[in-house]
Amino acid sequence: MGTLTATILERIHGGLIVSCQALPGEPLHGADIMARMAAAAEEGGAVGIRANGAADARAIKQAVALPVIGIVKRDYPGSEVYITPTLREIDELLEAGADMIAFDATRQIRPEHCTLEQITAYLKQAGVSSMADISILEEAVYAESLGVSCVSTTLSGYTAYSVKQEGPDLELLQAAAERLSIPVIAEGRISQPAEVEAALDLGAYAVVVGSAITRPQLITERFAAVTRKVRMRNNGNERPN
Ligand SMILES: CC(=O)N[C@H](C=O)[C@@H](O)[C@H](O)[C@H](O)COP(=O)(O)O
Repeated sequence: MGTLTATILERIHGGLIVSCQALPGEPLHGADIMARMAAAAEEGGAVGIRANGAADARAIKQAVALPVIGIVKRDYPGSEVYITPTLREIDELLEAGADMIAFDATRQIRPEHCTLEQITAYLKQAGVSSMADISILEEAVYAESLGVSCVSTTLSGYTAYSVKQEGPDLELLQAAAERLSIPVIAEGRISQPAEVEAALDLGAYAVVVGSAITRPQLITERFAAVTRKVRMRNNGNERPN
């Protein structure tokens, strides 16, 4: 492991990484807004930021002193892989100065005939730290064998063959943490502080939280759903005079 990777891993160890992402069409989309979101996360005690797109990664790098884990989400026709799918997205993130690059490390078909092995070799050659986003244990084991810096449970529930559940996949996290020698990050559907604690207790090296902190439209929905439920309950209880 290079000293750069060791330093980044040391900085995020045991801490909270906040994923600051708003896609085109989301109310908070825009690099300037994501940079402010990242500054707020830093103020709140985050140890790292996960960001989507070169423009956001660049703006966030300027706004905070934290390591930035960059991804580029890009849809290619006919491919299920959308998180940093090809070498092109890696180049964009390298240019933006991302400290670590995360990518889909599943064995699904990638666009442009690109392979997972090419992606990991390219990252290694570039000397940049890497985070393999996995959905099942086998993918974590294979990613480790390809020499990635760490793995993250990001894609559990988002591939056709992984378990679908409402909360985080703590089982996968624990199994991967027990099996692998590299750091395993907990990511995906963590929405309560107690789940952060559970993940760390089960061996998570660090924990990524996104939507529950940085997607206010989804946070609002959770509260608004309660008001609808109560309204329905009260209406149901109303007796005709
Ligand atoms: C599956 C996928 O595309 N995950 C993306 C990966 O970067 C993001 O949309 C998530 O927000 C991130 O993983 C954090 O997860 P959550 O928002 O559930 O805390």
